[in-house]
Amino acid sequence: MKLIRTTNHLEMSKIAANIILDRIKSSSHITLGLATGGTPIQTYAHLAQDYQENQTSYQHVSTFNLDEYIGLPEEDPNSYHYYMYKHFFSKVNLPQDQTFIPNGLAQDLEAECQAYEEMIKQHNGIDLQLLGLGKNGHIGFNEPGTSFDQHTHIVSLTQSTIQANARFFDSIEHVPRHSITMGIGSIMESKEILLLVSGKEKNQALNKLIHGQIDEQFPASILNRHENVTIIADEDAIMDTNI
Ligand SMILES: O=P(O)(O)OC[C@H]1O[C@](O)(CO)[C@@H](O)[C@@H]1O
Repeated sequence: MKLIRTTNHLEMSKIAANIILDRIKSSSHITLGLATGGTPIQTYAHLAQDYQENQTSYQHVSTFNLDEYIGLPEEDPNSYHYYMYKHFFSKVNLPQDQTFIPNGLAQDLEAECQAYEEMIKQHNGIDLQLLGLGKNGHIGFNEPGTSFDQHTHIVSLTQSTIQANARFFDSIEHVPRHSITMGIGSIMESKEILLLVSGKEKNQALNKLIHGQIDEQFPASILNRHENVTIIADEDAIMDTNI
């Protein structure tokens, strides 16, 4: 894994956005895997700013989001549909029918998972996958203990993730308990992975990712087996680690 050290969150975000822009500009068609959470918000803001200044076209881009909560309608401000529209989709010329996010309100959630995975295959897989890192090592919503072979599936969120994400909701009781997520298997099939790690609370997770064993109890550890991963980490995340 390649590590890019940055002095702060803003620099991390600019570098990530520039890598994404480089891949978009150098492809005739590209499929991006997208993440939500607090970490990539500024990355999307830079992409939005670039669009305003340079009109970089997204007509040839398709996107697949990692995950969505089960039970939240698209218009709920905490749904990842809402998040993506707010931070990114409404800011660039990405055709709506080229954006894919799991439907957490599907009648048949198992069928939804299979259809999502099939759609990724029809797009020849993900070219560039953007990831954040959970404090417990989760990637997407793949919690500790998830099989490395899993593809898109339904998960019960751990208490640690529910607590971490409660900051976005009115109260912890409102955080959904389940989600649909691309699996570790789906993520590992991406051709290139960009992992963003920011903030002191990610110290231990980053240290474990770089120095720990590959272990299903720490989902992100599997990234050590992928041949094209770049970690972009800010100084707060690196501080107090042995990196
Ligand atoms: O960027 P954050 O908010 O720290 O979250 C880290 C990861 O956790 C998730 O929000 C899921 O809980 C992912 O979407 C994200 O990549």
